[in-house]
Amino acid sequence: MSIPELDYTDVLSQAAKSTKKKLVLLDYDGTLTTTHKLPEFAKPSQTVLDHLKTLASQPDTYVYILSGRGRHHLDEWFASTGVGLSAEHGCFYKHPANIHNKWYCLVEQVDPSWKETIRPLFQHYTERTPGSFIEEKEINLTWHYRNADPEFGSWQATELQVNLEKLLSHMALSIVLGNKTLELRPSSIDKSTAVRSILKDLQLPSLDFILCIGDGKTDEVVFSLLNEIPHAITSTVGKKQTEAQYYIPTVDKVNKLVEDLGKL
Ligand SMILES: O=P(O)(O)OC[C@H]1O[C@H](O[C@H]2O[C@H](CO)[C@@H](O)[C@H](O)[C@H]2O)[C@H](O)[C@@H](O)[C@@H]1O
Repeated sequence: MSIPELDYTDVLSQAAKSTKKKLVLLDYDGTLTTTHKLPEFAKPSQTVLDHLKTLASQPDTYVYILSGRGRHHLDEWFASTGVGLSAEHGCFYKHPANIHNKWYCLVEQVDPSWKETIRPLFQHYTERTPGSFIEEKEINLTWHYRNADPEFGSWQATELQVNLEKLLSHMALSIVLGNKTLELRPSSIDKSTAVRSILKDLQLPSLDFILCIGDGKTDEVVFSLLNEIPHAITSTVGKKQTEAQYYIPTVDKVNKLVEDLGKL
């Protein structure tokens, strides 16, 4: 089923009418920035940072970046903006700087020993797939194959997934198939876990404007959660099969909306 394009005028008018708190939840890669060959190349531009900072400094406005990236990475890039952050697909979150500059960990039992079992398998596939590499985060482990031969990379990812499924039958881990990545994270956590905590901490009844934009599979659980809230607006980036109510055609248009919301 095709979904309509997000009507900016309508979003801006709903935000302008808000008399309570406004919540803006934004994915990072593929939403505020286009895709790059390596994760560190996708650094936000000063313009993107300025727009986020301006929006986050509006009264009663709470802006969060919900990312699969590690928290140290997000801290380094977004500290100047004051926005709230969620790292590693919901494993960690922190509120905007003007509330409480402290990270919360939502993974109850972090037993890092699983990485010792999985790492050799990731290394094996890295060695036989030229251009691929492993990104090791505090909790999650990601195998990147964007820079491998496209056909061979996808084939290897499928094979790795099959081998992981056999290994994971007795482990509380889930495979996340991302944008040219295969990632392992604790099964009990996804981005909606962090959003539930944020909604609880901000007190959902005191919010009368909620906007969530994301482009990937890991954002879909957040759309499903927020679609239960009557006034929440959910949008993916680019036309695709999605739980979101709307789509925004491009990353540039997402950034323009962030800029315009900051001017209200
Ligand atoms: O939840 P997100 O903010 O969308 O983060 C998802 C993953 O983003 C990064 O990988 C993706 O972007 C890279 C840079 O453009 C690209 O090279 C890679 O192929 C993409 O999958 C990040 O490196 C991962 O840790 C995140 O999980």
